[in-house]
Amino acid sequence: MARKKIALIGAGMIGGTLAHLAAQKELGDVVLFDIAEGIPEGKGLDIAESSPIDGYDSHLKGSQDYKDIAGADVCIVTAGVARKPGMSRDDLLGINLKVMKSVGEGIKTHAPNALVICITNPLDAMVWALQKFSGLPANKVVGMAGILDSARFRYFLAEEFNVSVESVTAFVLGGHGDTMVPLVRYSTVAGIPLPDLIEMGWTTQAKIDAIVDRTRKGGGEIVALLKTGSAYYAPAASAIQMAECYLKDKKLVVPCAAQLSGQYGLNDLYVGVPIVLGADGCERIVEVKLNKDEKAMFDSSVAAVHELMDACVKLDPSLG
Ligand SMILES: NC(=O)c1ccc[n+]([C@@H]2O[C@H](COP(=O)([O-])OP(=O)(O)OC[C@H]3O[C@@H](n4cnc5c(N)ncnc54)[C@H](O)[C@@H]3O)[C@@H](O)[C@H]2O)c1
Ligand SMILES: O=C(O)C[C@H](O)C(=O)O
Repeated sequence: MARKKIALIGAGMIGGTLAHLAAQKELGDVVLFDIAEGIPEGKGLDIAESSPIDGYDSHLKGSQDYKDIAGADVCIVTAGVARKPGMSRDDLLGINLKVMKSVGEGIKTHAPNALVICITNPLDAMVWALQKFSGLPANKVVGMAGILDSARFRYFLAEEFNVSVESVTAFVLGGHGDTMVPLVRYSTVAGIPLPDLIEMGWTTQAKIDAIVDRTRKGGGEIVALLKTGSAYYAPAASAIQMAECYLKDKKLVVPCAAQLSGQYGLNDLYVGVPIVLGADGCERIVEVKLNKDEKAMFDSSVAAVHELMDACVKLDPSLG
């Protein structure tokens, strides 16, 4: 069986990390596409030169020509700009919307059968625009954010309880901004929900509230530390989990930005919800039962996403 093909649109900090992980895991051959000359070629060659040491077979190619992504099974999009300290993700909208237009056209022409995983921020509005610009079916265009936000939540909880990260499950829903909704009731240690762990004296409500707040601001915490850009190791690991899940038809239930068509009473919008991710892409959207407070938080997160979509339509009326 021929190897699968993974196209990485954007070969910056996340793109390079994605290429390394995809090659190491032998998910397939990798094409790094970027408008910056030399960067995708250099990163591809550097990673390929590590393959004899680590023992993996994957062909890596750098390119400035969309023809090289032809027939890709998966396209992971990080093209655009990242924020720096003092900026919000929303400040990236103007520049990155134009980038999504050219990327959407490139994918539509050369890789129309791929699963497209968008990472570029502001995530929910960018994946929504990318789906429209590419014209690919909505089940084949998904956004990565919820796995990352949930991983941050899980990591902070594992630290608090001094248990393995593998024993902690957590779900973060909503838009990928400060209004995201870490679901405390649905987050567990070995199946025991956090409210029960508070009752058992393992932690306090105040500590969980602080962890929820830190999770919401997790991206900004890394930006403030790095100063030159934003997180890339955990974002890349999250997108690789999605790509692997699709290629192996694993049907993991993971939070991703997916297009809603009636679920949660919403239509024609992308927002973070649990989905079943398998060989058909987004195979099912899971409608979690939310209580009054959770619903209010979800609604305010959705309102923030709608505002960004309106801003996109103002900039590019073809999206209206
Ligand atoms: N969804 C998430 O959870 C999440 C997490 C981290 C970062 N991000 C976002 O991902 C994006 C990429 O982050 P990064 O750290 O890799 O940034 P980066 O600046 O290191 O890389 C971006 C790359 O995109 C390239 N690029 C710009 N315009 C392009 C175009 N038209 N076509 C092809 N390539 C183009 C640049 O040359 C650059 O190499 C940012 O928007 C960032 O905010 C999202
Ligand atoms: O915070 C950012 O700007 C990047 C990304 O969205 C993140 O959450 O790490």
